[in-house]
Amino acid sequence: MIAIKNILLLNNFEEPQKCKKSDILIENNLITKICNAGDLKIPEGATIIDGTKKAIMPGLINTHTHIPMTIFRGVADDLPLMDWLGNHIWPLEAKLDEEIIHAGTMLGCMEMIKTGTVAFNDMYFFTDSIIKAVESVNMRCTLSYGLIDLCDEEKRESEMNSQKDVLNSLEKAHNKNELINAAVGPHAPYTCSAELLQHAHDLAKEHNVPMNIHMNETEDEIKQIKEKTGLRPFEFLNSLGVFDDINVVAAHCVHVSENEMKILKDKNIYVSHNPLSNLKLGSGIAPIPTYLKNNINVTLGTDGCASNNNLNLFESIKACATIHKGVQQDSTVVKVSEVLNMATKNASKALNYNSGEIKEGMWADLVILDLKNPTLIPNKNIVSHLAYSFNGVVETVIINGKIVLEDGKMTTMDEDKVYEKAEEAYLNLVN
Ligand SMILES: CSC[C@H]1O[C@@H](n2cnc3c(O)ncnc32)[C@H](O)[C@@H]1O
Ligand SMILES: [Zn+2]
Repeated sequence: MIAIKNILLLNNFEEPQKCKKSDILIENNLITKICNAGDLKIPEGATIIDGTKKAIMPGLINTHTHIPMTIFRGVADDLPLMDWLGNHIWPLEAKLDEEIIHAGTMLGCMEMIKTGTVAFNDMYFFTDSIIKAVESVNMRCTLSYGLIDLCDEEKRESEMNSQKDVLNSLEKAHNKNELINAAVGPHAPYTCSAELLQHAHDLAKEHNVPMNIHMNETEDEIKQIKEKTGLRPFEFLNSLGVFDDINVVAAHCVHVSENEMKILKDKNIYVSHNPLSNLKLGSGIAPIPTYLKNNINVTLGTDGCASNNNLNLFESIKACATIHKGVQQDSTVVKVSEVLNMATKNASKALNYNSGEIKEGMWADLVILDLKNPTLIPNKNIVSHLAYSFNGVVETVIINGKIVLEDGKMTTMDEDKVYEKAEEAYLNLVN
C-alpha cells in the first residue's frame, strides 16, 4: 500500500487550472482513492510519500521502440533510412546475441523510467532475453518479434515458426507477470510478403493482441510498394485485410495520401508519431494536425536509439508540440493537452491498457516530479511545462503499484552494473 499526501495532481490536461493538491491511495496495483489533500485516512502499514512541492502525472507510454538498440546509440548518424538500415544497422544486428540484447534492454528501461516512461511498445529479436530483463525491472511492455522475410519463401517459413515460439513465450510470460504483453510485429510492407502480413494479421486476431508495424516512413518505400502492387502501402495492406478487427499501431505514417488517411480513420488505426527519428533520418514530418482534425488516434514514440538517439519521451512531446506549428505557420495547432494525451491516454487505448490517466480503479503507473527543478520554475502552469520546458528528469516512478524509481535512483537494478554491461555489450557489437 502506498499513500501519497498533499501532491499536485496533474490529471486534467484540458483544464489545467482544475489540477489541485490531493491525497492518493494505491493498493496492490491500483489507484483506489483520490481525495482532497488532508482528507485521506492513511491505512496502517502504508508507505507514505510526502508530496509537498511535488506533482504527480500519469506515466508516459512510448508506442514505438526497439529497446535493445540503446547499445547502438551513436553508431550510424546522418544517413537516410535505407542506407542506414541496409548498410549499417542490419549488418550489426547480425552480430547480436542474448547478452547484448539483455544489456541494451536494461539500459533502455533505466533511461525510460528515469525520464517518466512506464510502458513501451517494442519490436525486436531475442524476445526471451528482453522478457527476462523487463521482468527484473518491473516495467510494463508490449513486445513483438520483428518479422522480415524479404519475400523469400524459406525465410517466411522460418519467420512463421519463430513467431509461433515467441507468441508462446510471451503468453507464458504474461500468465506469470501481467506487465508483459504480446503483439505481432511484421516489420514493414517493404520487408514482408503479402503472405507474411496476412499470417501476422490472423495471429493477432486469433490471440487478441495488437499489431505493430512501420508504415509510410519514407517516399522511397511508398514508390517501391506502388511499383510492385499498383497501390500505396495502406491501400495494399487494406486490400489484404491486414487492418480488420485488430488494434494496429502504425509507426511513422509520414507520407499518407487522402485515401490512406481515410483508411486510417475507417480502420481506427493508431498512429505512432516519432518526430525525432523522422527528422534525424530525414524522412519528413508527419501531417499530425491533419490527423487530429480527422479524429485519427495519434500516439507518440521515440523509435530506437540509433535514430533518435535517446528514449526521453519528453523530448518527443516538445518536438511534437512545436514542429507542426512551424510547418503550418500556425501556433494554434497541436495543443499542450493534445500532445500530452498522445503520450498517455491515447497510447493506453492503443495497447489495451488500463492506464494513461489518474483515476480510481486504474493501474498505478505514475510519475512524481520534484517541483524544485529549474525547468519547472516558476511553479505555475506545470502542465504547460510538461510540454515545453521540462528536462524529463523525474523523481519517483511507480509501475503497477511498485516503486521502481525513488529519489532518482532505480530500486530494481544495480545502475553501475547496467552501465558496465552496456559498455561491454557495445564493444562486443562493434568489434
Ligand atoms: C525486425 S526488428 C525491428 C527492425 O526495425 C529496424 N528499425 C529500427 N528503426 C527503424 C525505422 O525507423 N524504420 C524501419 N526499421 C527500423 C531495426 O533495426 C530492426 O531491424
Ligand atoms: Zn522503428
